[in-house]
Amino acid sequence: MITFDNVTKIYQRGAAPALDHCSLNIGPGEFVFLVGASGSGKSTLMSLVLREERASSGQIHVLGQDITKLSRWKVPGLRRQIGTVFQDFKLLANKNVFDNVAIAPQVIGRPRHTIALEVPEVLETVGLGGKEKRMPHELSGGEMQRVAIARAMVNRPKLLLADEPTGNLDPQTSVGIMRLLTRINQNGTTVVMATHDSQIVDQFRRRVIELDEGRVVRDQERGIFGMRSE
Ligand SMILES: Nc1ncnc2c1ncn2[C@@H]1O[C@H](COP(=O)(O)OP(=O)(O)OP(=O)(O)O)[C@@H](O)[C@H]1O
Repeated sequence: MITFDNVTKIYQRGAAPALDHCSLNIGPGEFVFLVGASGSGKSTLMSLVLREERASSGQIHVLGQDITKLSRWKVPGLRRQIGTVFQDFKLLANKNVFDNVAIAPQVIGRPRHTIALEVPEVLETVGLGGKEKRMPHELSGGEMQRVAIARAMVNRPKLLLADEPTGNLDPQTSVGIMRLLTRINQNGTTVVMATHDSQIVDQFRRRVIELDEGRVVRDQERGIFGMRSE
């Protein structure tokens, strides 16, 4: 699903690499927590998977394609197969819940009648049934994140990247969001989640990949957040 082979990313000449000879392999159906101090390279890794950034050296395979060689016109096709969820939700403030989710299938040209069926279905799945007409400012943080997850899910991506999805949420709401991501994963979507949330990582016990200064320093099945408490 994702393979990094000796990947280095240097943003500016002379600066320390954001990723430094990084190798990892994430298979289909896995749920992976990506942890590490601020600046360790987690967001860079995700940007490379989405081809928002290009590797300085090394090879990256995503969904069976060598994306280091992927021509520019094929990048939108790659991104359409990947759902993304961020800490700041990234909802469109002037669009209601339905329209915020409907954007994803609209972009890939799904017919309007299919969208009219699929969007309420996915909103039901994330626990927002009946809230289609609400505007983002009428939602709680947890509800906003559910809208963002619904938008990420609606095209049934094989891969979901979540960058600090619980970063702005209280612990109880975070657990609700995690249950949702777990359910999405159980339905076959590979989930990679970058997080600083030690409670969540320790509670959900999944594979943990830890980065430090751009290098993979730990890769552990059913891991915990930090090495300290081992
Ligand atoms: N667009 C950019 N231009 C230059 N340097 C960058 C850029 N993006 C990230 N960096 C640098 O690359 C390194 C890794 O940053 P990155 O954002 O990947 O870390 P992170 O682990 O996601 O951090 P955080 O947990 O704070 O989000 C840092 O030193 C950062 O300053």
